[in-house]
Amino acid sequence: MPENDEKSPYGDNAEHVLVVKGLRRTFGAVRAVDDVSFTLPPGGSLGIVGESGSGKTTTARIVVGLERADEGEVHVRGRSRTARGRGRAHRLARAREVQMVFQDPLLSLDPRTGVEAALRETLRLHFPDRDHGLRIRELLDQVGLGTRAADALPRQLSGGQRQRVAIARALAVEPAVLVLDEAVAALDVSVQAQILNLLADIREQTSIGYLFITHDLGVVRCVTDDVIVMRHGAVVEAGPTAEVFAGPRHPYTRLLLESVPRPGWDPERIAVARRAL
Ligand SMILES: Nc1ncnc2c1ncn2[C@@H]1O[C@H](COP(=O)(O)OP(=O)(O)OP(=O)(O)O)[C@@H](O)[C@H]1O
Repeated sequence: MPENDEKSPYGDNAEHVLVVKGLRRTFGAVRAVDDVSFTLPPGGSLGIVGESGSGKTTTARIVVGLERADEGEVHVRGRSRTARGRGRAHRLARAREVQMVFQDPLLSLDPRTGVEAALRETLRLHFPDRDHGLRIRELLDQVGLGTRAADALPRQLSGGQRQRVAIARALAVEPAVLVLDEAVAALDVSVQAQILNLLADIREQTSIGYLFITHDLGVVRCVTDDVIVMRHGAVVEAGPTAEVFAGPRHPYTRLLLESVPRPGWDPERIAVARRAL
């Protein structure tokens, strides 16, 4: 473990894989993230919902380490991620803790690198001494990609297959937390369902915690245990997904739920209903 990491106030055997406390981030006059706190147990799944600009992505980027917080703490497996890293080993160790899957895997996958080669590259970087052949087969199997896909370049794969590759690459480093930022938003509904089922299977097999960033309440209902609702950077409601959906307490949550057409939200209806808030 990196020696310059502070000990977490939550202890070594932290009950949660992820603890986020009091995050704040402003961009000029915009309070993108305003005192956001939440926890994620091992194998748990937390949805962060809110309309565009509510601060979901900035929160996720802070958790991953792509964005810095002005204030607040992020702890993974009981260790602080707030301390700035010294050196390559520290950066790699931090990267292994939290992995992110984006909406468009074409942007995160190297267009010139085949599936197997991409996985091998990641494994070599993080686990130089291991047998990569065996692990690559395991990973392809885990995400339901056949050996035929192993040599394919990203553009030769379907959107769903590409997302499977992105998930396999994230799993390769054995993260504690997987952040999925609108990870199924660009897929057809039937392919969305396949990927969500795959993620549910992986969650059953591992203790990875999921952080689902999405504007799609249908996705949240399907794949999360808990949900937080964000508005203007702040958390307006939080709780078990089933309870929040069955009996939303905050008017904004009620509004969002009432505005749900299938399968996502209708921004126009939200805008009309917001004016009534
Ligand atoms: N790098 C940045 N510079 C300036 N403003 C930013 C930056 N990143 C985010 N913001 C602003 O912070 C607020 C929150 O943005 P954020 O992307 O986190 O929201 P979001 O809920 O993820 O929205 P979306 O669903 O559209 O991605 C917005 O007002 C956005 O314009």
